[in-house]
Parts: sequence; structure tokens; C-alpha cells
Amino acid sequence: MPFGMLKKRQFKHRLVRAILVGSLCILLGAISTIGQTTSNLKRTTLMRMAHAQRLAEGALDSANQAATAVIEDLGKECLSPVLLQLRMQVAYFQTVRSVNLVQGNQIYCSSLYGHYAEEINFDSYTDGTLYLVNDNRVKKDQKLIIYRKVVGKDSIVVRLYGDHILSELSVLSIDLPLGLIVGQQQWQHQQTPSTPLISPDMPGYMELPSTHYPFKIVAAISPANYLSYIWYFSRFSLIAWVLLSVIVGFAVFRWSGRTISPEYELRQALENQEFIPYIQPVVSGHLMRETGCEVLMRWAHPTMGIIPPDNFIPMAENCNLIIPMTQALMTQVRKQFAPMAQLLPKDYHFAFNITASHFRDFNLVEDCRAFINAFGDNPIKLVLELTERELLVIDEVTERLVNELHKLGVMIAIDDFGTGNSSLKYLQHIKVDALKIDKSFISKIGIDTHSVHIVDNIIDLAARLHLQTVAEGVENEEQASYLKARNVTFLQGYLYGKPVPMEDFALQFYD
Ligand SMILES: Nc1nc2c(ncn2[C@@H]2O[C@@H]3COP(=O)(O)O[C@H]4[C@@H](O)[C@H](n5cnc6c(=O)[nH]c(N)nc65)O[C@@H]4COP(=O)(O)O[C@H]3[C@H]2O)c(=O)[nH]1
Repeated sequence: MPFGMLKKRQFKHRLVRAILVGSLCILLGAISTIGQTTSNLKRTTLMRMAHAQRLAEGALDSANQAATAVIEDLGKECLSPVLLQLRMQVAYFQTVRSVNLVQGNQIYCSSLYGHYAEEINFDSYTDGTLYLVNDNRVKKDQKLIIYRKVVGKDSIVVRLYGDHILSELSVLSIDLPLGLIVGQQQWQHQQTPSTPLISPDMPGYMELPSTHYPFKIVAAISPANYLSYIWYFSRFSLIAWVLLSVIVGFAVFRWSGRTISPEYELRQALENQEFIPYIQPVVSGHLMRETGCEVLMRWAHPTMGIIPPDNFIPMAENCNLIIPMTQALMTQVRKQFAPMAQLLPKDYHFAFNITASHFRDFNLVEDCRAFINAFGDNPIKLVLELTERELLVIDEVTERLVNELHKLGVMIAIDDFGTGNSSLKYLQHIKVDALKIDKSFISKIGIDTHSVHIVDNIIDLAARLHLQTVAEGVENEEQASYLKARNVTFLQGYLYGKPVPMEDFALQFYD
């Protein structure tokens, strides 16, 4: 069934659409969650760096205060009052390990050793004021930050406990290591020789230089840091997005099922003019030549090819599209044949299938008028075949419409006579011009006497009511002779020609 195939195709489309929308939803969710989380990580890292910077500056401020407090003693002899001053600073500032007075490059007085001489190379000090020491003579592995306050040619050197700053750094380096850089030197918490130094060529490198001292705090957020941060903080919202996407995808699937219903397909097809006429010749039983034709609708589907009417007409009737579809068909036939009216045999007839509901629509009269008028000088006959799929409501409206049609000269035939329940009722109530004997009876001529009796009876009934007869489905000479012998008015069937596309059918009149 084509509608079955259509459904399959639609199912595929719906599935693809739902997957696309669902994926888009996941993508948007992932982008927004990941974007937010990564900017959070950057912001948090910057905040930690700023905190680390304040801590380091705080320690150096202490060193500066200690140095300032002993500035008066610089140049004085390293005796008890001076030493007392130096040692008071060490006692006062928790992070200060020693305070030393320096003349030129020489320490001459130290809070640690008293009067004492040590040469210092200040060239390795960053900006001449700051230096990091990893090992010192007094205690191995003890890290020191050395701060130098320059006073003319002399200076005060304050040594600070580096471990204090490093342990503060460790708290701030929980997920992401921070580094303290002074010149070329770098400290990180729990640094080993194999610990990679944080450098500007690392992905996600960030630095925060101090505005007061020559050091900076650095960090590098690697993709792995981002991933673990996202997993830690945003996994639930990512899962929520996935669930939401599934729901949205499902909703799209359901929704598009409604949009691409068979009715929607038919409407689209009508808009795209996919319903086209096929035409089958009808011959006169008396003259044995073509005196008319029946127009039969086909759906020229863009992917499935030509679809026969039984597969879509019932659906078209159910969703009230059959009327515009029939109008479109009549227009196409009119446009094809009216310009070549002179080529048509005299009194040539065109038969269209009309459903019961169409017999209540007065536009049908106008469509018929337009059709007949279009042929001008060589008038044709228009036959409307009342199909029996829908039940015709016989009331004042139908009767009036049928009268109007008759006034125009339109002939009315009952299609597939004898197969429906109401054929006889129609005969009783509306003025009918012809009966079409269904092919299911014709095919049994010479085979089944019961069916042949029915054929005889229909012919007899038509004769009594002065109605014309059309035998459809005539496939062989035996059937044709039988019908001709009983004066059936018209014969139609594969014996005389199959339905063919309208343009092909029209070609015969140019011969
Ligand atoms: N086996 C056999 N079949 C023959 C022979 N000669 C003609 N036929 C077929 O018999 C059907 C005759 O049309 P129908 O009884 O009006 O029956 C039509 C008609 O009820 C409906 N239909 C077709 N076009 C239209 C239309 O434009 N509007 C409406 N409402 N119904 C239509 O669809 C039905 C089927 O149409 P088709 O498939 O075109 O089938 C056509 C035709 O192709 C033959 O010798 N042997």
C-alpha cells in the first residue's frame, strides 16, 4: 500500500528530524553548561590567584616594615642595641626569619649570627629586591624569600619563611596548581624536580603580576582540568540536558507525526499539482469507434511514481480533498483539449468520476459550465459518474444541483451499477442518464451464468428506464459481442485501450 510506504518514509523523516532536534538540544545544553562551567573555573582561578597575590604581598609588606623599622640602624656598628632591634623584628613578624644589615655587597650584622660577614651577589635578585632560595645553609630544604630594601649604597635584607607562603598556596591549589614566579624562579606547592613549570606556552596560561613587588602568580588550566571540573560541578545539569533532549526529540517525533499525516501529504500533492489525468477511450457499441473517454485520476508521486486511485481516493474523500482534486483534474483536461476542440470527433464525451459529497457543492455547476463553454464551436458532452464509495444524501439540495447540471446538458451516470447498496434508490430519486455496468459482472460473461443474468437485468432495466448503458472492463471479443448483441450503448475496457497519460491520449487526435 502506498500509504504504508508513505508512513515508512515519514517515519524515517520523523526519526531523523527528532534525532536532529534532540542532538541540537544536547549541543546547546552542552555548550551553555560547558561555557558556564569553564568561565566559572576561570573566574574561580583568578580569584584564587588574587588571594595568593595578596598573601605574598602581605608577607613582603611585613618584610618591608621590618626593614623600615631598622633603617636607622643601617651603618651603625653591630652591637647589642642594633642586634636587639633586628631580633625584635624577627620576634614581631611571624614570617620573618632574619633581618640583616648590608653595606655594599656585604652583610655585616645579622639577627641570626650577630656581627658577621657574608658576601651577597645582588645581580641574581629580581629588580635588585627579590630572590627565592630553595635550600639554605641553616636548614636544608627550607625555602626562603629574600627581600632587600635598598637605602643608597647599602641595604637591609629580610629573609622570610617561604614554607608559610607555600602552604597558603597549597590551599589555593586544590584542583589546579598555582605558581609564584620571581624572575626566572618559580615555586609551586609540593614541587619536585619533575613537576612541570607553569609557562606561557601552556594551554590556558594565566598570570597576575603584583603591582607592588616584582613577582607574579601564575596558573595554567589544561583541557583535563576543564573536563574534571565539568564532571565534578556540572554532570547533573549535563544529564538533565540529555534527558530534556530526549523529551524534546520525542515531542518532535510525535508532533511531526501529526504534521506529516496522509492528509498533509495529500494537501502538499494538491498544491504541487501531483494529481494528473489518465484517460481511457470509450467506444460506441453501435458504431464501434471511439466516441468518448473516461478521465481517471493518478497521483504522480515524486518518489513513488504513479499511484493508482484506489490507494488515495478514499483518503481524499475522508479528508474532504476530493472536491478540489476533481476540480484540478477538470481544469487540466479542459486546458489540454479545449484548444484542440476542432480535432475531436463530433459529440465526443468526457466522463469524470464525481463523489457523492461533490453533488452537494454548487461550484460543480460552475466548473461544468466552464468546461462545456471552453469547447465553443465543437460542443462536447460532459458525463459525471457518481461513484458509490460515499453515500449520496438525496434531499432538496442534491435534487436542485442535479437539475442545474441537466440544464447545462451534463449527463449523469451511476458508476459500478449493481455493486452498491443505494444504486436503485438513486434511480428512484434523481434523474439519471446512464448506468455503468461494473467490470466484476462483465468479466464473468461466458464464465458465470449468475453474473450474466445480472448483466442482462441491468441492460433490461436501463432499456425500460430509457437510460444509456456503459459496460466497463471489456477485455475480450466474447464479452464485446455479447454486449453489442444486447445493444449496450458504450463499451470500455482494455480491449479498446488502457488508461494512458492525458498528453499521450491527446496525440491520437493529431493523426
Ligand atoms: N481489470 C480491468 N480494469 C479496467 C478495464 N478497463 C478499465 N479498467 C479500470 O476500471 C476502472 C474504471 O473506473 P471506475 O469504475 O470509475 O473506478 C475508479 C473510480 O471509482 C476511482 N477514480 C478514478 N479516478 C477518479 C476521480 O478522478 N475521482 C473519483 N472520485 N474517483 C476516481 O478509482 C477507481 C479505479 O480507477 P482505476 O484504477 O483507474 O481503474 C479504472 C480502469 O483503469 C479492463 O478492461 N480490465
